[in-house]
Amino acid sequence: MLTYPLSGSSSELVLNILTMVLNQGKPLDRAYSHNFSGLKLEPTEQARITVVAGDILRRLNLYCFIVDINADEFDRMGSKLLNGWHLFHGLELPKMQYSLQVDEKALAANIESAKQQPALWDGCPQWLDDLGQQQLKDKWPAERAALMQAPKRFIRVNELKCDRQKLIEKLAKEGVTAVSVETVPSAVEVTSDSALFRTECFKQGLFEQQDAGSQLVAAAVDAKPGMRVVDACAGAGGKTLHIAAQMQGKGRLLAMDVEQWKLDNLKTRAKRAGAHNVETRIIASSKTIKRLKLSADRVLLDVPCSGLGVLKRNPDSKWRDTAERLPILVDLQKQIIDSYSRMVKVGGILVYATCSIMPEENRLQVDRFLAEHPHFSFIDDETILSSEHGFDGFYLARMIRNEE
Ligand SMILES: C[S@@+](CC[C@H](N)C(=O)[O-])C[C@H]1O[C@@H](n2cnc3c(N)ncnc32)[C@H](O)[C@@H]1O
Repeated sequence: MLTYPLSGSSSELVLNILTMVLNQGKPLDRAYSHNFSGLKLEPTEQARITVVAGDILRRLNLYCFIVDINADEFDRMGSKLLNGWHLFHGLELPKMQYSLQVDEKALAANIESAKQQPALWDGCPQWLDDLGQQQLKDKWPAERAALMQAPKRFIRVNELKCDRQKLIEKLAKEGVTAVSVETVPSAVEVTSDSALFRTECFKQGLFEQQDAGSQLVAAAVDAKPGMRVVDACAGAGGKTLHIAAQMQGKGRLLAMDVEQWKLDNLKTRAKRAGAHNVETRIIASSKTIKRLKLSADRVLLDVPCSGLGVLKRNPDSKWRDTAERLPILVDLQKQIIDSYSRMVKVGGILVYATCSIMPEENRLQVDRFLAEHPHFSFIDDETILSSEHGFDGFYLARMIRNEE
């Protein structure tokens, strides 16, 4: 957390970012890029702003409670919340030009009351607490507490161009401090606030920003050089590029999605990474999938999901209509696995993955699929919990096709 208060101008930026997210419904990453673009901020100051905005979003209901405001009046009352945030963390008040003051006695009493309400203390809305308890049972309290922590900064070494130790040494020469992650062979944790994307290492494609948990998912695909691999929900290619490195540039890696702009982004990233065996293809209709029937050694389905495993990084999802969208997402996941599994050849492996930790989107979805598709059998699965690894939360399951 901070050791001294935000400046007046940084406070204004935090308020603008949070107003965009909470009152205009913009995703947090877009609110950051909109507010930071064109500004010549020091990387450390930018990091301080993201620390404050991220922490407020991770525990929004707590901070609203202690200063007695509603989240939907943030655009008018945000300065009061930001003052309350500073007092809560034992900091002096920031010097904002116009700001609403906090009654410090009432604040202290509200903090004592909040300490008696564990879900509120962990910044967890009621719907999420109910869902977590129902789905994760005794694992939920620790997970709820882990999900309000700030995310660590992880990158993945691009093994097409570099090895992990060399990358750490090269980053050090550019003023970036980083350490290997013991349990994930490709992962590096960045421990300084440096502007990673301005480094020569990034421009040369020596690494990609990718959570260590996400790296475990791509590693489970276990793609080998020369294979035919399909990444059917590839997005902008976080996992595609990791799979390309496993394949050492040999074989065919088809990255598909329903959004062309994401695939365009992926192409740019693949070029920088030197991943020359990646081909992109838009999914225009079910025919795109049918044409690839029984063709792939590996199919990765990193399906659209609630994102409830990655709330540290995307805390805005807590304050959106995620609960209402959940049944729609579960149905889409069912459609995708039922249809896209056709691409796996006999003896090939299907990897189903989400960035959710809720069994409804994970093991229950897989069990249903296996019951209805007896020509696949279960190999293994893993739920990566933030409370156990410190990474973002993910789920992955591996299944093998035994016959047509
Ligand atoms: C969890 S994200 C994928 C993230 C990506 N694999 C990565 O590692 O960066 C899910 C992706 O599924 C895509 N998607 C949504 N509906 C789809 C569908 N019916 N078929 C294929 N992809 C779909 C979304 O556009 C999104 O990019």
